[in-house]
Amino acid sequence: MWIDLKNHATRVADRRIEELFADDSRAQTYSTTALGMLFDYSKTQIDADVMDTLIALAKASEVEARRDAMFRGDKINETEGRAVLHTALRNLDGGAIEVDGADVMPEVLGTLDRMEALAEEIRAGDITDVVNIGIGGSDLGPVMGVLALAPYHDGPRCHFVSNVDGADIADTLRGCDPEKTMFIVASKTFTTIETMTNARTAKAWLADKGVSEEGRFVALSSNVDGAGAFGIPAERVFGFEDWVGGRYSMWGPIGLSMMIAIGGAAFRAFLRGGQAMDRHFQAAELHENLPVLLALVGIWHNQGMGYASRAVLPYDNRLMRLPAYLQQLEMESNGKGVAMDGSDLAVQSGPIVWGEPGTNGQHAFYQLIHQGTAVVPCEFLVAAQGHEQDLKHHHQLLVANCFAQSEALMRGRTLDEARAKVAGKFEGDELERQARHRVFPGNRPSTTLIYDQLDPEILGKIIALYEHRVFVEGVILGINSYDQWGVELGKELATALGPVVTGDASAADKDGSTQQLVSFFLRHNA
Ligand SMILES: O=P(O)(O)OC[C@H]1O[C@H](O)[C@H](O)[C@@H](O)[C@@H]1O
Repeated sequence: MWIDLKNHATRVADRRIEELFADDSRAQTYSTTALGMLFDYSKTQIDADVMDTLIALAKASEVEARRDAMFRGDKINETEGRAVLHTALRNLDGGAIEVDGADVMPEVLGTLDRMEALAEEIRAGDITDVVNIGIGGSDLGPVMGVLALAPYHDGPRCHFVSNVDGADIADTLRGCDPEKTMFIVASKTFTTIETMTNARTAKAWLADKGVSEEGRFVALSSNVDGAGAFGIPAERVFGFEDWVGGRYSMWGPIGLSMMIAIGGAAFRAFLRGGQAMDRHFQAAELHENLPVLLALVGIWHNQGMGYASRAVLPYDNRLMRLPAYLQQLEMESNGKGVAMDGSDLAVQSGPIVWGEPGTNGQHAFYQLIHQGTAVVPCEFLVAAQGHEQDLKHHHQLLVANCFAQSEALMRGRTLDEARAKVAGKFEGDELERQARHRVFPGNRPSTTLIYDQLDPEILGKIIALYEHRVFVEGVILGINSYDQWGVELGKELATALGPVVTGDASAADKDGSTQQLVSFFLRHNA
């Protein structure tokens, strides 16, 4: 079937996307509306035959059976022998979900209640600044979510320290009052070197300012003993199980900073949005199923057409960190060259994901998207409504720009049109030369996800949509989306280099380049 997809790519190579709109019903056929959002993928080369092949691929890889196995709590993370149940964290009114014969829901809902009690206590108290110390999945979700929901933010200020670069925590703490600051140490394993280093620095900062650390630390972790050893009492530890992957964890304790920012009710609305997407994913037919469609469009562009990257372009400034969040979610999940059974992957692994909010990106890298030689499929996101009622004209301009970009990418500008643009300014060969620089090849694919307004519930739907998209893509590619062995080697080598950069061990066994870097560092590091 992969060969069929490649054959379709060859078949459509010389076709113009805009010509497909000769079919009046194209926009409706190649779009789906569900849960208050419209996903339009009609500005792509996908036609009925391509769709048939994509759906056949999904069926052949048993997406539906794998999906049901995930929701049921089967151990589909086969390399780590774990269930994959981040969906249980948003199963607000759902029934029992069993792992190894025990219902996990009482614990999940109990932890949520405890989180809410603490969040409301903090929101009502004297704390002005909350610093979440975590990295990767223990950082990117709440960072993205707190920014996204700024209009709902009525709790203390939230800061996020992730980098082991001392600049991060130093710059953050500079603006904080030690008497009114609390720290959330967010780490699933409670062993991550960056987080542990920053957490110890936070402790030292309080001690240095003469403030007791009592009541100032909360831990979010599946390693309750590790948190205890760090000095955080069990009643201030919010645990979660190994069936919640780090990059899928913002729905549970890792979302505490977000809950403190927006309050328990708004956080539950976020969970409800995620749960609504779960139900849609479980019930909708494949060709009307939003996560399935997003995955299939991605597979068409990456494994079918051979486009190596995908730009995520939110025309929603508060989704500023969504591309960074998706980089971890997608690339750590599906950036793998080995299939579940240990064989080499038969096709290209998941794409490079990157992006920035519009309209800013337009004034930066869109040049390449429009005229560069590599085709970059673009994924636009935009809200029908902004929150700034007094600034409606801003929102109208924002939306006009978003729609204009997908139109421009598809239509392009021919040489004749470019000549007409410069006629009168230049003549002869110079006119020709100048015109060529103003040609846009067009025929560049994009999709648009438009939703009502970026409120907590819609954010929940969008994030769950992307999670399930990753799952479907992983199943079709034959990947285990839930491990991340590819991050280990660098960690091991960094540990080994620790004593080398302190001058306590020799770099003699290292390659010439590493030796040279160490030597420069030691000479310049006073
Ligand atoms: O939450 P932690 O255990 O501290 O892990 C933080 C992050 O580090 C790891 O290296 C993984 O690549 C991420 O998936 C994880 O989210």
